[in-house]
Amino acid sequence: MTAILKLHDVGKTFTMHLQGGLTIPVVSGVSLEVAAGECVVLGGPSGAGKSSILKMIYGNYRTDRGSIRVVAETDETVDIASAAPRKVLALRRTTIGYVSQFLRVIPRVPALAVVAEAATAFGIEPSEAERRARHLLTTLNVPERLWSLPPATFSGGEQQRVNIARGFIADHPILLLDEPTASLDAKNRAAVVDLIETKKRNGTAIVGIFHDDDVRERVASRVVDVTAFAARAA
Ligand SMILES: Nc1ncnc2c1ncn2[C@@H]1O[C@H](COP(=O)(O)OP(=O)(O)OP(=O)(O)O)[C@@H](O)[C@H]1O
Repeated sequence: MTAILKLHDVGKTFTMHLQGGLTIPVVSGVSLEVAAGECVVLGGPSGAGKSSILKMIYGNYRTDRGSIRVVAETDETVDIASAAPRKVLALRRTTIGYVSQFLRVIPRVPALAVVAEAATAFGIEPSEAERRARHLLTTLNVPERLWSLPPATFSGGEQQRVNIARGFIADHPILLLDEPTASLDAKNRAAVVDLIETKKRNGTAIVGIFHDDDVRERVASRVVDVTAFAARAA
């Protein structure tokens, strides 16, 4: 299988400008490949650098060294580590989806529209986007009485399920999952596992962080231990 995401010799050090330029080396020499239909799970203890790697792939954190090559929808290969911000934004629209741990709540927008908007932004017709949003909210057990309300007052778990529906509604070839099941009960964790399995069957390349051992075992094609890439202070 051809990799659609390829990290080569990636390194990251944070520089704390307000702390006299203190440097915090996080990872170095990160090399990994993810093919269509694979779910690569990043493992390792808290602080090892798992989220930082995901954020570099999404272009949220600047990469200090190495390359992060993505085969875009147009079949061109883009190196996120060196791409212009405009290019990174285009890739997020067409190629890379991201589910963070928390929903960024938009005031006054109802849950159904919050979810459907992620599909229309991807280019899906509004009627199909609404159909998918209804289906996902049902699958994730978000009660229909909540769909017309803005998620600001929802419980943590309800907000997270709206967030997951938003992240899974489009058909990005690459999906990044940062602890999507952290605040969910067993029934909803199982629903998310099913959604991940469907994405894998449809050929999505997934990189995820899961603290729940059971979820990790069920979805992982491979686990990559991030401690192998621990960076040392210079
Ligand atoms: N924006 C930032 N500025 C400074 N340091 C940061 C920043 N983001 C992360 N770090 C540091 O980088 C290290 C790795 O953090 P990261 O969140 O990537 O770890 P993690 O393996 O995902 O941890 P956890 O499992 O607890 O979420 C930590 O020491 C953290 O303090």
